[in-house]
Amino acid sequence: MPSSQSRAVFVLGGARSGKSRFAESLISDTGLDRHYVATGRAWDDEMRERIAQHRNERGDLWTTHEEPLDLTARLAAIDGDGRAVLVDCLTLWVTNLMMAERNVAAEFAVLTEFLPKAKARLVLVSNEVGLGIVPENRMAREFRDHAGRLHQMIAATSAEVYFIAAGLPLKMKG
Ligand SMILES: Nc1nc2c(ncn2[C@@H]2O[C@H](COP(=O)(O)OP(=O)(O)OP(=O)(O)O)[C@@H](O)[C@H]2O)c(=O)[nH]1
Repeated sequence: MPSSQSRAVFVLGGARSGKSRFAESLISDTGLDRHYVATGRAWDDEMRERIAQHRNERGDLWTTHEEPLDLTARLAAIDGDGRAVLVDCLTLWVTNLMMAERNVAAEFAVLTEFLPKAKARLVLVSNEVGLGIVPENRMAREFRDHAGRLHQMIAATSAEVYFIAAGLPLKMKG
């Protein structure tokens, strides 16, 4: 295995495509100790409700970690043999990095370099946001471009890549 290759699984899809459910099933199937890293924040009542529902559906076999910004440091802290870690989702992390005016390219490089070193089984979820028309707003265009670059980096290092549409997984790599 080349040193830039990891054992990570990358799950990409649109909003409400069923990507989180698919990713959760990949983790559950490993039989390993389950960890869920949420990059999302409860910014309004609707999101609070959705988060509560997700927690309820996951049940108590999962340990939840909320990490909007320092994703790689958190993954390194959780890392270990016998663990499976789901990151949901990378696009929210990109949004949080941009809002915090972090060096997005540097953060992407740090995450990509960590993946091949991870001992835990990692499943990374992200939203495919590049299929629509070019956004009018400059920040939205920057966000779309950052997400596209990050997705290419993660896909290149991942052992398996899936695209989810209408609840159905299409295997693109591995
Ligand atoms: N802060 C926090 N966020 C969570 C938790 N559980 C889930 N989330 C967030 O909820 C988001 C996913 O929820 P949805 O917006 O309902 O799902 P979706 O990604 O649009 O839809 P699917 O493609 O069907 O998964 C993830 O990006 C998580 O960050 C949690 O326990 N805490």
